[in-house]
Order: sequence, then C-alpha cells, then structure tokens
Amino acid sequence: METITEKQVKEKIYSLEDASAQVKKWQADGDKVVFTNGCFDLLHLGHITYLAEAASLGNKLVVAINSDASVKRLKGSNRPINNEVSRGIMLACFFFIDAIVVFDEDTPLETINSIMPDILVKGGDYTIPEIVGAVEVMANGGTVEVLQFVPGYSSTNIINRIRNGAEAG
Ligand SMILES: Nc1ncnc2c1ncn2[C@@H]1O[C@H](COP(=O)(O)OP(=O)(O)OP(=O)(O)O)[C@@H](O)[C@H]1O
Ligand SMILES: O=P(O)(O)O[C@@H]1O[C@H]([C@H](O)CO)[C@@H](O)[C@H](O)[C@@H]1O
Repeated sequence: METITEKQVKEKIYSLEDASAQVKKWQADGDKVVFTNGCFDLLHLGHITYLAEAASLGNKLVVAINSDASVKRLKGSNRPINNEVSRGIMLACFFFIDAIVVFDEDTPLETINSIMPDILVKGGDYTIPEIVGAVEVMANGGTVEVLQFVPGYSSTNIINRIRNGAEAG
C-alpha cells in the first residue's frame, strides 16, 4: 500500500516529455529553473551540498540522472551500485529537488535541449568548458555555474573504503 508520502515522492519522477512540459509551465509562471545531472550512485555530502546550493540559485531544481546502462558505459560494468529507480527515488526525497528525469544517452545534451533550463550547474569537479549543454543554455540566454566541491567525497571513494574494510568516518 503506497503511502501519501511515497506518492508525493514518486510524482517528482518525470518522463522527459512531461519534465519539459512542466518546466515550461514553471517558467511561464516566472519560476527560474535550475538543472543539473549526474550518476548519483552512492549519495554523499558532496552531492547534497552542491544540490542544495543549486536549489538556492532558482525556484525549481531539476536533476537528470544517468540510466543504469548509461552509468555502466560511463563508470564501468560494476556500476551503478544503486539502480536508477532507487537513485531517482532517493533524490526525489529531498525537499529542494522538484523533478527527476532519467536519461539513457552518454550525455544529457538531448535532455538539456528539451528542458532548456535557466541555469545549468555542475559540482566543483568540473570547469564550465567541460559542462555538457553549457553552450546551448548560454545561447538560450541562460547561465552556467560551477558550484562548490566538498573535498574527499566521491562514490568511488566510498566503494573503495568499503572494499578496504575502512573504519567508519
Ligand atoms: N565532492 C563533491 N562535491 C561537490 N559536488 C560533487 C562532489 N562529487 C560529485 N559532485 C557532483 O555530483 C554530481 C554527480 O557526480 P557523480 O555521481 O559522478 O559523483 P561522484 O561521487 O564523483 O561519483 P563517482 O565517484 O562514481 O565518479 C556531479 O555534478 C558532480 O559535479
Ligand atoms: O555524475 P557525473 O559523472 O558527474 O555526471 C556526468 O556528467 C557529465 C557532464 O554533464 C559533463 O559535463 C555527463 O555527460 C554524464 O552523462 C554524467 O551525467
């Protein structure tokens, strides 16, 4: 039996078509829409810190996540640890995230062109020239931001610490 809360969380998970339509409605209402993307396999403080900062840049935050197949091509056959359904639902639980969309391509370019956000962001492990969609968003009058990086935090680091039997910390 799905609780009301579960329903509210799952309602944040959109198809690309529906996400694009919802973003246009938000923008028509005067909302500034922020967009970011990533694998978000094992969530950590770096993810949460930059996502919360991303949300503070506008009125709505859309997060596009790589499908499982896309993550495998990008990060190796032993990834992701968490599948796309669980990654999407976990991110949708954050009050400051308004929409989740899954993309299967190697890059979010098609997704970004369809959604066309006002602000495109990535975490501090990227530079603006490396950000897929930056040219397109800026050409559309939007802005691109690199947000803070929390040193020492990565999903790979978590996996390696578990493999090496690291002490909690
Ligand atoms: N330590 C961090 N501080 C801030 N942002 C981060 C940090 N690590 C990743 N990000 C951001 O989170 C998003 C998702 O990145 P990703 O899922 O690849 O994280 P990751 O921890 O680097 O994963 P992996 O170790 O598997 O490569 C990206 O936009 C990236 O810029
Ligand atoms: O989680 P990651 O590896 O930071 O996310 C990747 O970001 C790429 C980025 O947008 C390049 O600017 C993207 O192309 C890739 O599909 C992953 O989402």
